[in-house]
Amino acid sequence: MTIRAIKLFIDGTFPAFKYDKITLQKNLNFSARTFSCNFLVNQSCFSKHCYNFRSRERCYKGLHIKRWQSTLNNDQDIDLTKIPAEHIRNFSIIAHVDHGKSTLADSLQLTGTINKHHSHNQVLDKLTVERERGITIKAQTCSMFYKYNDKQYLLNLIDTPGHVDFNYEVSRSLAACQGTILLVDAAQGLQAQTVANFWLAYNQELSIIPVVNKIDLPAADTERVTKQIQSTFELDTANIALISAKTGLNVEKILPNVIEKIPHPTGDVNEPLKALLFDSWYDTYVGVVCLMAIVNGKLQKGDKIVSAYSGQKYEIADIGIMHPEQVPTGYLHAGQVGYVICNMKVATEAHIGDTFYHFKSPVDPLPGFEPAKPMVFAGIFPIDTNEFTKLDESIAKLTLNDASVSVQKETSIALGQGWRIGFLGTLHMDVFQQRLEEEYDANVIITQPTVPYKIIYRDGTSKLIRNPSEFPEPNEMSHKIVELHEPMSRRGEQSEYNYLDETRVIMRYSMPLAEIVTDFHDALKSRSSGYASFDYEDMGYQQSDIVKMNVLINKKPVDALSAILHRSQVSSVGKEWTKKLSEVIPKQLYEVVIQTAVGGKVVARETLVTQVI
Ligand SMILES: Nc1nc2c(ncn2[C@@H]2O[C@H](COP(=O)(O)OP(=O)(O)OP(=O)(O)O)[C@@H](O)[C@H]2O)c(=O)[nH]1
Repeated sequence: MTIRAIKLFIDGTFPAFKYDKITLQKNLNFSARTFSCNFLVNQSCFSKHCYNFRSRERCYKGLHIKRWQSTLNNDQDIDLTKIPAEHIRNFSIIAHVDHGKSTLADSLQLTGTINKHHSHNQVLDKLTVERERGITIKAQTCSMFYKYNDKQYLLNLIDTPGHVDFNYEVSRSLAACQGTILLVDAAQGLQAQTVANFWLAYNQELSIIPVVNKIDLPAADTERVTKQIQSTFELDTANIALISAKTGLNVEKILPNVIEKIPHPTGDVNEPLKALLFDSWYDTYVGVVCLMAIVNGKLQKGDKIVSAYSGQKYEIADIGIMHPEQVPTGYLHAGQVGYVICNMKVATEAHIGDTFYHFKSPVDPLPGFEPAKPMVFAGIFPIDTNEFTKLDESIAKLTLNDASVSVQKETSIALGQGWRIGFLGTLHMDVFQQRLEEEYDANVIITQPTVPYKIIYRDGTSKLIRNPSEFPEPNEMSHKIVELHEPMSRRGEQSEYNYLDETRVIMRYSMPLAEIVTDFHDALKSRSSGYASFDYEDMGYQQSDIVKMNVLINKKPVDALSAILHRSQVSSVGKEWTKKLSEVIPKQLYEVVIQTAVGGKVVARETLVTQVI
């Protein structure tokens, strides 16, 4: 791509900078406290790179445009064939949420492009929601060119998602790497996801480089945290990098470490093509963009490829590297990582972890693939039923970009027409709701989330139910059904205590997933004054005594309020719900009876007495 002009616009109107002569627009007078800046490259807007700056100074300094200018300038020189596999490193950063992955990724990207630590606006976190919530949801990758000992290296950094709901995506991103940086906050020390992510990387036999971040914080205790890393993971901490990703302190030590300690990819360019799809997103103009790691062989524009999972055939329309924007190269060779655009129309065709091979040259798929498995289901209904069509379109647009969401239409007697949507976890659900409300201006009611339960029938068949309305009626139970099972999370039957040091303990429990999707996280945080963190993993289904609890208003069940519960919880939850409803339902001119019941048996009752006028 030849760069003719890059412009930075502030609030969509003022050309503040120009590429050829970086000029500063003076006398700008803004009353707003935030500015939105758009980058225009060759007159087209890189909408993904609109920034909200909190201070005018940051716009003025032109830090971002300098960075993009320098990155884009290099594009003309890219010739991947000149970089042998020995000079490639594919690595990621793993950490507990908020320990600074994205900040470090940005910092490294600067090192790898202009060798200066100018700015730390998180360019790898692209979605607005991600930036607002400060979390990385989709893994993003970025290729950097870096000179070390007079040799040119291609360093592919894969930024992994940081929340427990996205563990599978983390594991597939790690499958595209040979090594990883294990980043730990110097004040917080090891947290649940530090440990969980370490094991994901360890089990994939990656080289793990521990790094202590946030050493600029007054509460930083690098000695204690280094000891924790050494004793818990048995990693060599003799020359551990102690950094501040935010200020840039010691960040320059990291890339040389990556080159020295992480092995280069070992794929064979002469073998048949084997490519791992580890991330994807939807682009309105070109359809689905996939990120792939080429394990063996080479992939070129015009090639025909096949998905090992679906058998679907595609033709490569564009291929290149993320630098950090898409830069076409026309090919990718074994060991390289980059973007691939083929004729994939919807995000659900891109299965994370899928293997691709050349048409008529099938290979064994790479291990570890699992189709996306939503584990938390909730009903979504428009508050105003006239908004159904608009909401339908908004949900369709949002799911275009998120293959892990499952959507089914649902009708509720109480709430009308809506959707039953499956998410990877509760954070995933919160983000989806936030995006619907903020990006699509939707007003929705979300029902109590539920996990998928399994019904085992007498004839040996089974069925997963994701909605309380599908729960069998009491008369069906004895004839047809033998057992009810619920999904469990966490490994191990009994709790495990393992002291990391005098102040920190790891506890492991096996518990029903349904417990986690309610207020587990909030309760854990509040009871531990914010100190405890948690992570979970699926451990399959287990038989359980579960029942459906109905809410009845004047003896009529309100379908949207039904819930599936363990029998032992029915009494307490039933009482709690009737009480809550009696507080929120306005008094009427007639008596209102609120009941919770299992089958024909009433569990709790509240009566709203007639309003006296
Ligand atoms: N003081 C200090 N703050 C830092 C440092 N590195 C990151 N932070 C701050 O820590 C917070 C979290 O940083 P992120 O980079 O978003 O963390 P993350 O691990 O990418 O989080 P997820 O995207 O949610 O996975 C932000 O407010 C950063 O500014 C550091 O070295 N020092």
